[in-house]
Amino acid sequence: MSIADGIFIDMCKDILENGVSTEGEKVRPKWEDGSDAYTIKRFGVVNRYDLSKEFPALTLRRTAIKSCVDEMLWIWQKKSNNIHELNSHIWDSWADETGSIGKAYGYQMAVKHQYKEGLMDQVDRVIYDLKNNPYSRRIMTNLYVHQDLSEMNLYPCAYSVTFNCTKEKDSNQFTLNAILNQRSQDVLAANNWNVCQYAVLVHMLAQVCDMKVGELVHVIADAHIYDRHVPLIQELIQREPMDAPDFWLNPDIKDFYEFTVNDVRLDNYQTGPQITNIPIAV
Ligand SMILES: Nc1nc(=O)c2c([nH]1)NC[C@@H]1CN(c3ccc(C(=O)N[C@@H](CCC(=O)O)C(=O)O)cc3)CN21
Ligand SMILES: O=c1ccn([C@H]2C[C@H](O)[C@@H](COP(=O)(O)O)O2)c(=O)[nH]1
Repeated sequence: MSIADGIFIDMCKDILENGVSTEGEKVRPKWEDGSDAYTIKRFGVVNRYDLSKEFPALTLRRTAIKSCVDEMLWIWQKKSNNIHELNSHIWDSWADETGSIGKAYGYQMAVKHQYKEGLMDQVDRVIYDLKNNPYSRRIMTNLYVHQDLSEMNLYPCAYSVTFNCTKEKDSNQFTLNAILNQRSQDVLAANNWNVCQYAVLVHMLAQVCDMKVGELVHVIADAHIYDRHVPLIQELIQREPMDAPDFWLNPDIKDFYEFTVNDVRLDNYQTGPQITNIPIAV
């Protein structure tokens, strides 16, 4: 059984058993029919994934690895905020008539900042430090830019990553670890989606910086199950988990900007049946 399935099942049980409902309160998101989208929420969920042990894809149902990597590269590599450069339709509801989601996600990654070492964007700053200063405790990105929030169509949810390198005893290679900070998480639609995205990112950065992969720690401030997702989650966590898939990343790629979705694959990825047409609160 995959470890990621166990973590997911425990988190869902914890939210359902110990979480609190927002029913009847003032909430922002709405369902397609205009009614309020309430949640059962749990504050302060922390999940740890040891990427050296397995790739943390859920087997209870299939995570669309190509689409989620495509979105991660859209933000981290293309540094785009336009849905016309995204191959899925997951952001359509938040885009304007030009396809822009405003000054969110990729827009912030493309902004160049003046550092002592030169003019760089946040992604290049991370790669620079991993290669030149791996013991730095200052390697992090931040998309939650208050001065631009009024021009974002949705505030960033997975808003910050802190990278930290360790060296195991008797090893001459660094291990790359990361903490993903998330302020808000739609557990059914996007929990494993976000986990797989950042697991792939850690694998990619480790490969181009000649490091091993270590832990991904996912810190979630508000982990919630939407009211219309509760029966779907209840059924999902009754399923029998399977073994984790094998993760393949094209070993020939040594430049982060050369990765494409075709350089990532999950082999032997067995899963339970897909839950189709999950309603998304907007
Ligand atoms: N309520 C809500 N939940 C989210 O997860 C979410 C938002 N809003 N707003 C912005 C983005 C868009 N995200 C989304 C939106 C839809 C899916 C979704 O429909 N997922 C399907 C598969 C999609 C595919 O195969 O391409 C799924 O089965 O999980 C996932 C993430 C994550 N974010
Ligand atoms: O990567 C993502 C992006 C969005 N979400 C979810 C979390 C919430 O359910 C909504 C955003 O609503 P807010 O009211 O702004 O919190 O989108 C996610 O889980 N992962």
